[in-house]
This record gives sequence, structure tokens and C-alpha cells, in this order.
Amino acid sequence: MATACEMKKKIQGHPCFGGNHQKNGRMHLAVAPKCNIKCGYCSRKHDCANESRPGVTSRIMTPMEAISKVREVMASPIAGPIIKVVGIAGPGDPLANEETFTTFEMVKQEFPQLMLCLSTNGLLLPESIDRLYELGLHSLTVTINAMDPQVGAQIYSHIIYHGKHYTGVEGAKILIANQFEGVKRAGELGMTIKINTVLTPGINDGQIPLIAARVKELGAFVMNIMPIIPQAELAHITPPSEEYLAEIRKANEGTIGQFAHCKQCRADAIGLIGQDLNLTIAEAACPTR
Ligand SMILES: C[S@@+](CC[C@H](N)C(=O)[O-])C[C@H]1O[C@@H](n2cnc3c(N)ncnc32)[C@H](O)[C@@H]1O
Ligand code: SF4
Repeated sequence: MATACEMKKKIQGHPCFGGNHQKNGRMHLAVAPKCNIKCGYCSRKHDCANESRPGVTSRIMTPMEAISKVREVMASPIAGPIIKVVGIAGPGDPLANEETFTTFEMVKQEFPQLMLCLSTNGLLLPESIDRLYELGLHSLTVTINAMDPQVGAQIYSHIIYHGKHYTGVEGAKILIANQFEGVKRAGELGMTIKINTVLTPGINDGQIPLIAARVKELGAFVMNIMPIIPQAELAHITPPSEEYLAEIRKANEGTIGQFAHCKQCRADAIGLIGQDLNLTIAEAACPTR
């Protein structure tokens, strides 16, 4: 069991891992459009400046544009002092886009004080973990929605792995194995790991305690159980009530720490959690919000 001091060192002010989210901000760079799997709840078709949910971004940036944006934000008297973390969370899967690594290299060179963070579905984690470690990645988020491939197949319709297309249980089996192997390797390397689990009522409720126990064993630091925002193939799912979500978090907090401040941000969010500066700018520009 980590001591309070070790915990504090691990999160080092990262707002999405329990660091002071009222004071510390993060900047997401939307440089990773491609994805190698299909989650039934994921829709990345919109590019609306006024919609705030995962997978949404106003535009995709190249690594050069991303580093220019970091310079601009860090020079701003409003955002500069609060930004502690630069993250890549899509809008697709960061590990399926080489631009992720190029961007991190540039940020690391120019802003070594910023923590690097990445969010992935984990399919390519085992083969990418050493590169991420060499880059000095501070925190890693892996989305794990199931342990049982039969359940996984109800969420993931297909995966594309090393150029091959796998569907149903076969695809889910490969994905789940790689997610846990990746988390294990990241844990061994001492990374700060968060597990995102999308609570999809009627599908993966029963998997949550199993995931919580396994990832804790493998060295994960915190779990973020998020409500499904019904979209795409899973648009018919009724999202969990706040009470049910709180109950599930409570039931698992004895196994692994629960993160409850997640606002399910966009892939290009900038600022404090829940007070995105880029959304404020969009709001001023667009009267339809
Ligand atoms: C857009 S993803 C980017 C990173 C990576 N592709 C992944 O899935 O982990 C960021 C997070 O948002 C979650 N997410 C995406 N669409 C969602 C939805 N409709 N409802 C709830 N969570 C969603 C993903 O599962 C993931 O945990
Ligand atoms: S892994 Fe992430 S980007 Fe890919 S389909 Fe799932 S939620 Fe969307």
C-alpha cells in the first residue's frame, strides 16, 4: 500500500488523477484522428465547437500546429500559469497515430516542465510501452470495459491489429489481453496509471469489480468509472443515474481509489476541468450554444 507521500508524488498536481483540479489545468492536443478499434458508444463524426464529450474536437492538428498551440497557451497570462499537463486523448487512439510520438518529442524538448499524459484503448500498449517510457510519459490512462471477451464483444464490434481485422469475441479477446498486458508492463515501469471504464448498464456492470481487482494487482493507481454517453451503435442504452454511478464507485473504492471529477472532456480541451478555455472562446463566437 502506497503512503500518502508516495501518492502525492505520483499525481504531482495532475488534475485528472486527483491532483488539485481547481488549480491545475491540462491541455489536450488533438493530433491523433485514427483509431484501431470500434467501441459501440464512440462517435467522432461531429466537429462542433460547442459539444463537449470525448472524441469531439474542432479540428485535427499536425504536430507542428500542436507545438505552436502549446507555445501560444503557455505564453498566455490566463492559461499559461495553470497548465501543468499536456495530454493526447484522440480524438481517435493516440497509439494508432505516429503524430502522437512526434508531438510528445517536441513538447518534451521545449517544455520539459510539463507532464506528458496519454489515453489509450490499450491495443498497442504492450508494443508501445517502452517508447512511452523513454519519452518520460508521466501518466497513462487505459480504457478497459470488460474482462470477459463475451461481454467485450457487446461493446467492441471490431479491432484492426497488425493489419488484420477481427470481429466479435475474437477481437475482444486480443484487445483485452493486450490491455492487461500493457497495464502490467506500465505498472512494472512505475507509471501512474488510471483505468477508465465506461459504465454501460445491462452490459458491463458485473465486470467492474473484476476489472478493479485485477488492475489494482497490476499497479494501477486510480479508476475512473464514467457513465456512457449513448451514441452510435449503443445509442439505445439508458445511461446510469447519478445514484447508480455513485453506488458502483462506492462499491469499488475499497479495491482501488475512485476518481469522481471526470467531466468527460473533448480531445482538444484546454484549462481547468469543467472550465475549458477553448469552449469559452467558442461560446463567444457562436450564438447557437
Ligand atoms: C475519446 S477516448 C480517447 C482515447 C482512446 N481512444 C480510448 O478510447 O481510451 C477518451 C475516453 O472517452 C471515452 N468515451 C468515448 N466516447 C464515449 C461515450 N460516448 N460515452 C462515454 N465515454 C466515452 C473512451 O472510452 C475513453 O475512455
Ligand atoms: S478506442 Fe477511443 S477513439 Fe477508438 S472507438 Fe473507442 S472510444 Fe472511440
